[in-house]
Amino acid sequence: MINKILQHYLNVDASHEQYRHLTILLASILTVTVCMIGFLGFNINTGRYPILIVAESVGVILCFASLYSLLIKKQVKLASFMFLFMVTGICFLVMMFVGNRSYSLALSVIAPIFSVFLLGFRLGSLFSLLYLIAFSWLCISHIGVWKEAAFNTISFIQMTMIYVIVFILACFYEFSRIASHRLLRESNKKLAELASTDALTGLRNRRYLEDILLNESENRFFAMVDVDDFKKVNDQYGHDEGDAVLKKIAELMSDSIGSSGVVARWGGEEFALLFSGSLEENFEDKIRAMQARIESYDFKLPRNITVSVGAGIFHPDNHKSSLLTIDSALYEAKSSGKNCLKVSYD
Ligand SMILES: Nc1nc2c(ncn2[C@@H]2O[C@H](COP(=O)(O)OP(=O)(O)OP(=O)(O)O)[C@@H](O)[C@H]2O)c(=O)[nH]1
Repeated sequence: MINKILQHYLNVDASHEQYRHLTILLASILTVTVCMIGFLGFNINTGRYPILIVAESVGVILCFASLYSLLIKKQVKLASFMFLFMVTGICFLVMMFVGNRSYSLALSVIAPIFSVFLLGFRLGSLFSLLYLIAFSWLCISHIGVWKEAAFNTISFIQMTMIYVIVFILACFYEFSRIASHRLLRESNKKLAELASTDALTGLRNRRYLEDILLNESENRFFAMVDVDDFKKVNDQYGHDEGDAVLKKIAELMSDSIGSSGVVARWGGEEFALLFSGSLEENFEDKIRAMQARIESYDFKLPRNITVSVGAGIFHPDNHKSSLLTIDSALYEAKSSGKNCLKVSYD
């Protein structure tokens, strides 16, 4: 219900940064409003403390005023302050006029919990400290004046009410803590996904592939793919067209390689393929099929798009020199007319 009210009036859902504060505030106002109406009814019925009838009437009005400033005026701070002053103020008045009869002094425990929850750590602690000073003054000035407290039905109702309020706040705190953790986990997952994905092509990026290579323990077949004369595509048909070509090439490469390995964008118009199977497999045929697929694809441009590929074995214990060897194979493919595959088995 709290979620629905927040969504309806404040357009706030679980991902909002103030969600936790708002749920606690709204739940507290609603709970205290019901308690306050109950106490007002009780005091009107018994007629014992006319001053409390006035204070609780003011309290009920302030509860509605807090609700109004929160949901209609959308003034969260004002609602928090108004509500906190009202709750702790009424509790203080009750302690003042009822004294230690009916275990009323236990109402003081509400102050630190509400103040820290509603005003935050710093302001809440300050408010709580001032409240403690006022409470201490009240108690010390009545030592020897207040008589012993009898435990009766009213005491029991009062203690139960305090217990329920503290319990509800503790539950809200725990629920919202779990919700915040869930949101944090989800956003960390999204961030990790973004950090390892190339924004243009949607392929894995170089960082992702480098991580795999660094943790690799076996020799793997690795290939570097470079789009031929890509600068001309950009120069002749524009950068947007160039981007579209890169995206399509990424798609064709992923389709061709499938589950045989990882396709990543290495940077610019360069891609990389890390094959996962054993070195006995015929990866060269797979790469040639991929090249043929790209060459025959209709990019709707007046020129053909082709890719050159340099490939070789990636040795995990010789990381840098493996990549240099594969890069040299790519260079050889480029210098021997492009649109071909050169493999170095060094
Ligand atoms: N549209 C587009 N162009 C890019 C992107 N990244 C790099 N480029 C361009 O890719 C081109 C690469 O040019 P070169 O390194 O000269 O290579 P090339 O023209 O493909 O020539 P060869 O490699 O010898 O075949 C440059 O014009 C870059 O601006 C990108 O994300 N989008």
